[in-house]
Amino acid sequence: MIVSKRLNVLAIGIIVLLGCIATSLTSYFFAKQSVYEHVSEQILPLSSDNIYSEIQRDLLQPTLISSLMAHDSFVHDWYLEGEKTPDQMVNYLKNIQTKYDTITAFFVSEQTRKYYHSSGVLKTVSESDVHDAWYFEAKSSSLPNVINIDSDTADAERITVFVNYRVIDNSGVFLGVIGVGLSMNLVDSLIEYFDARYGRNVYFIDRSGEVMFNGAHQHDLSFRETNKASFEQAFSSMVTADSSSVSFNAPQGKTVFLNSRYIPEFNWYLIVEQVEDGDTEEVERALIINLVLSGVVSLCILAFVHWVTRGYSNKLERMARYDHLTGAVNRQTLDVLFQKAIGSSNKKQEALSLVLIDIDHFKKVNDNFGHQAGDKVISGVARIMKNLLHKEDIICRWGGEEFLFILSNTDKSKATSLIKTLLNRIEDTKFDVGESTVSITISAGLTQLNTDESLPQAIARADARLYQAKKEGRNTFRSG
Ligand SMILES: Nc1nc2c(ncn2[C@@H]2O[C@H](COP(=O)(O)OP(=O)(O)OP(=O)(O)O)[C@@H](O)[C@H]2O)c(=O)[nH]1
Repeated sequence: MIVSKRLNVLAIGIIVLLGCIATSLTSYFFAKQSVYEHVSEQILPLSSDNIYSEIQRDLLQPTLISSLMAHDSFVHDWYLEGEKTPDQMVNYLKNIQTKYDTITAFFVSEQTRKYYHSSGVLKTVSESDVHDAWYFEAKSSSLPNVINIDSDTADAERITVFVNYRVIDNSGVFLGVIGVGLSMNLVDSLIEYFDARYGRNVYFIDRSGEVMFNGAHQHDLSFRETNKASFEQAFSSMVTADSSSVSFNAPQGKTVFLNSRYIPEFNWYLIVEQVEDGDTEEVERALIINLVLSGVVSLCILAFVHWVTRGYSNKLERMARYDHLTGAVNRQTLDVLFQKAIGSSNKKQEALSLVLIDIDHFKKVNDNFGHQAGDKVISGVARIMKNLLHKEDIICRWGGEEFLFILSNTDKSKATSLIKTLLNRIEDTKFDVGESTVSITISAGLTQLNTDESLPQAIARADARLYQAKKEGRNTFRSG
């Protein structure tokens, strides 16, 4: 009984604990998911937007300068006069470079194919030289200008963004390509900033997926190298759109988030990459706190359930053992208590007496004063009995208005004097039954138990004596 009660409490505890763990884990996964969504749908695209708008801002001024140069009458006149004074063009380019603080200024003439630069005439461009492909691309372009990112002809180490502006005369004849070059410094400082501040890698890849620019300091992209296959697979899904976000699981339990944005001016993809390692630290901390709280809450619930069930089961046990009206034990319990009492009296070799008591003419009390008044009298009688008997003695409510005593360490003479006292007390008591009082008497039959005698045998003898007492006038007792 106790074991199954404990098992029930334990089962409730386990169910509550499992419920709490399930709730904690669910909220953990949702929180983690929302962190991931936040990274891939907001943070990375925002970084990408910042960099792209920086690129556009950076390109605006050089494009304007190149446009001015392409429409400058000096350039047109100088060209039409047959490029007689190369120094004039070199000086013009030098002035532009100084005035606008660009890193290069150039003009390539269509008629001579000469490459004029602020530092002099560098070379003659040729269709067969791959390094000069940009010129022919600009020449055949339908747009006024083409942006090209390349190493500088004047400084091969330096990555430069060239604004190649087509020079067209008034009658629409193509005269050559003019423009300025700018460094990727600002974009580079953004790449540095995102790396230092957020640990994000920012780099550019071309349409084939090859890394074209990853900052002046050539950021460490070894993680990309070691997970090449995954990156390539991610890239293949990214190039289908101008802008997209993907993520994949890399070894060591890391998640890689990638955002790509096509930069039409460069014909490159800008990639913002973040490897998750610690992003969800707070979520994980929250999970641990949740789990600890779940454990504490489960323990509290366990203790509460245990306390409540113990209270109820004690109450139920009491109800099963004791008579509600009088507080005396009931018939079912008597048997067990009797076995204990007789075992103890045999062991100690002490006398044990049994008394049967019945209230005289009790029916009249009910008839005259009502059933509730009868109840009050019965409980009043029981109270008097309890006050008179010892703690070790057993009082059992044997029937409606019948009681049975088992008096430990009590022989017939001691029992006789006790019953006499009881008879007198009952007779002298006026039981309060609301507006009036009731006086009653009781009759009793008592017997001393023989060793190894059964309860029914002893009861039968006491009952016979009670019957005799009733028959012989009531308010008395008989023993035998
Ligand atoms: N109020 C109340 N009455 C009870 C209860 N149990 C039994 N009785 C009543 O007690 C009365 C017992 O009546 P009887 O057995 O005829 O005997 P009596 O009137 O006491 O007369 P004698 O025993 O012959 O002296 C019956 O009327 C029962 O209804 C109880 O719990 N409460």
